[in-house]
This record gives sequence, C-alpha cells and structure tokens, in this order.
Amino acid sequence: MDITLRDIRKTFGHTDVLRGINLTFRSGTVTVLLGPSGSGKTTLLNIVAGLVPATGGHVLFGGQDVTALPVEARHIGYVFQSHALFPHLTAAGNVEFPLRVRGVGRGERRQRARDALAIVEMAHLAERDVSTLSGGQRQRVAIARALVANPDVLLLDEPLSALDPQLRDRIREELRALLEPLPVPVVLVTHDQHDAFVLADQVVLLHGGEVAQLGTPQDLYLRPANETVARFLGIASYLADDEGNRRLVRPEDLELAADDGPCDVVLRIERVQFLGDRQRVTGSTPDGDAPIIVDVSKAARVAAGELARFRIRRNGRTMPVAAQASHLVGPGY
Ligand SMILES: Nc1ncnc2c1ncn2[C@@H]1O[C@H](COP(=O)(O)OP(=O)(O)OP(=O)(O)O)[C@@H](O)[C@H]1O
Repeated sequence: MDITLRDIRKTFGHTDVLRGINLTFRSGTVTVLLGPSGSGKTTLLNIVAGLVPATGGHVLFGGQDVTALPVEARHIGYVFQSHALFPHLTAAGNVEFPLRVRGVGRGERRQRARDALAIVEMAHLAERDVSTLSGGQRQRVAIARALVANPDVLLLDEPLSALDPQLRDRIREELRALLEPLPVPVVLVTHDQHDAFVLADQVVLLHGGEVAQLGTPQDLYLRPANETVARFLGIASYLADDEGNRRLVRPEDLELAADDGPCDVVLRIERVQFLGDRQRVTGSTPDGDAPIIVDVSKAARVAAGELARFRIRRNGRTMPVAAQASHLVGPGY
C-alpha cells in the first residue's frame, strides 16, 4: 500500500512550517526525510503517523483518506529517537506490548513477537531484559516492536542519533539490510547526509517548508536542483565557465595538473588541512569571490601562499547550477 500526501500544510502559531507538501511513499521503498534543524521533518513524520494534525491537505493510505483518523486508528509502526523501550521488560515483552494493547491472546502474542524478533535477528536474545542490551540491539528490538502488528507503514525518527559515531556507521549498514526487504513504505527522518546516502531509495530534502528536491541520493549529490541543495549535501564550490555559468565543483572533481600539462584552473592556496587519507586545499581564483575547495592526495606537495594548477578530473563532473530554488523535482517521482 502506498502512502500519498496531498498539499500538506502545517502552521504553528504564525509560522508556516510546511507549505504544501506533495509526496508518495511507495511500498518496499525507503524514503529519507532530510533537512536542516527546524525544517519540519519530524512534523511531517508525525502528520503521517496521526500524532500531529495537519493544518491543511490530505494523507492517504492506499486509496483511503486517513487525514481525520487519530494515530490509534492508523496502522503504523513508529521507531522513536530514544527507542522508548520499557527497561523492566524483556525484549520479547517489549515486542509483545502493542499486541497486548490490542487484546491479542498470549500464545499468538508470543509467536508473533518471536517472528518479529527473528526478522531483526534477535530471537536468541528474546528473554533478555532490554536494559542489558547494547544500543544496536535495543534499536532492533524497537524495530521488531514497530513491525509486530503488521503496520501499513514503518516510520523512524532519527533512529541512529543515540549511537556513537563508530557504532553508528556499522548500525547504519545493518539498518539498511533490515529495511530493504520490508514490504511496506519506510519513512525515516535524519539530518545526517550519510544516513541519507546509505539508507535511502529516495531522499526528500526539506527546506523552508517545501520540498527543495526529491530524488535518489545520486540525483541530489550529482545533480542538485540549486545551491541550497548542493551546499546541504557535501562540500560545494563554484567555478565560472566560459559562458559565464556558475558550475558546481565537488572537492573530488579537481586534481593537481602535471607541471608541463594542461590546466583548467589556477588557485592561490589559502589553507591546507591534513585529513589523514587526503589533504583538503582551500584556494581562490584571481577573479573568484568564493573559495574553491579541492581534495588532493596525502602526499601532494601543497602549501599555503603558493599557486597550484588543477585539472578537472576526466570522470569529474561539473555542472551549471541554479542559485535560486526552482521547484525541480527528481525524475520519475
Ligand atoms: N508543538 C509545537 N509547537 C510549536 N512549534 C513547533 C511544535 N513542534 C514543532 N514546532 C516548530 O516547527 C518547526 C519544525 O520542527 P520539527 O521538529 O518538525 O523540525 P525538524 O526538521 O524535525 O528539526 P530537528 O532536526 O531539529 O528535529 C520548528 O521551528 C519547531 O520549533
């Protein structure tokens, strides 16, 4: 069952947080809502859930308009940022809880909780108190609990934010493997572009209460709709081309030119940062008003104050990019 949002608007006081959102979340597709703090990601998720009423517009689950239905009348699975597990219950006890609320009998509850825990590969820890589980294991229990009642949609609010950076990298991969085969629409909120790159089939970048761009992670990184999108995902510099267009350049799109070879741009180096696996050079063109950021190898000889010659990599792609938000919406959606 697909979920459709039609012209969803939300106003808090005098602030328009969402200004007419039109989206479809498809079954078997992971959609990541990405955007800066305060862009309305959680509000939109909660409108899908029925936890927050929309000021205007419609939410459809399949063909059914559920806009007026409260959360308990919608079939949703929700994984909260904090996971919100009951610490005094076992993993199985937590997963059974939504079924208990619905009055499902004990035997069936146990079986379904065991099945849901098996999906997240936690069946062997079913009888452990959740207070004794690791952060990643708790997250799996939270997902099993969200899935146990066969929801029409799985919603996750910043599911990785409670984890430390190293664990976060590993759990992100695991989460992708868990979410990929689910036969429902999955909608996940994050402000972290790495989460979006790894987890998303489609990314919705929210900005200023609107969809700034919708597309695959590749669409947003390689073909950003405008400078706002380009700057939000990764490092973006701009070069003027012969026709006077501003062209987007990512740090990996330029390389040092051979001394006697052709070159596309000369930079006066202002700063060199050692990043371990590479060096990040910040420099300026003679007529450029904004700095250009380029990554070079860790062994390259680059120093502040010097001039350096760069080429656009053969497979590097620069592209003209619009300064202003136009309502560019990715292909196929
Ligand atoms: N109940 C509320 N009452 C008033 N304002 C609210 C309420 N909930 C959210 N807001 C405001 O709406 C805007 C969007 O909030 P929301 O939590 O949806 O953003 P977000 O993109 O999820 O941000 P973050 O990444 O910081 O969680 C913010 O300016 C917030 O202050």
